[in-house]
Amino acid sequence: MQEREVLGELWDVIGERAENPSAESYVSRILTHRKGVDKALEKVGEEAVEFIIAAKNGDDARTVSEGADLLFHFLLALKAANIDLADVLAELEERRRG
Ligand SMILES: N=c1c2ncn([C@@H]3O[C@H](COP(=O)(O)OP(=O)(O)OP(=O)(O)O)[C@@H](O)[C@H]3O)c2ncn1[C@@H]1O[C@H](COP(=O)(O)O)[C@@H](O)[C@H]1O
Repeated sequence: MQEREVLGELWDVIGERAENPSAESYVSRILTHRKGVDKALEKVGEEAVEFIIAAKNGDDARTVSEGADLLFHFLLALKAANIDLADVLAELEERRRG
């Protein structure tokens, strides 16, 4: 699967969980947390630190794994903050075009 498809599919699943929360869903648990958006933001912070440590240690497998955790929780934080992934991607595209 292409990178953009993976991101798009995951973003769609996060959107579905936001619309139809369920107790078994990790995404739902974060998005309906009593701390509100702060919970997703905390997770981004934690995962960013874990990613930095893995990369600094030159542990490639762990860097990939922590990178995935970071990207996933970044998407959750965007959703929790009511920001559309498309707007972030459009901003990057605008910068790329210069
Ligand atoms: N990509 C992920 C993904 N990556 C990580 N995680 C979860 O994120 C959590 C990571 O938290 P930590 O590493 O900090 O471990 P933890 O101590 O259990 O976390 P906390 O107790 O602090 O919440 C774990 O519970 C993982 O299961 C994910 N959970 C879900 N997804 C995707 O989201 C989709 C929907 O998931 P559900 O909402 O659970 O159906 C799944 O099909 C996946 O594609």
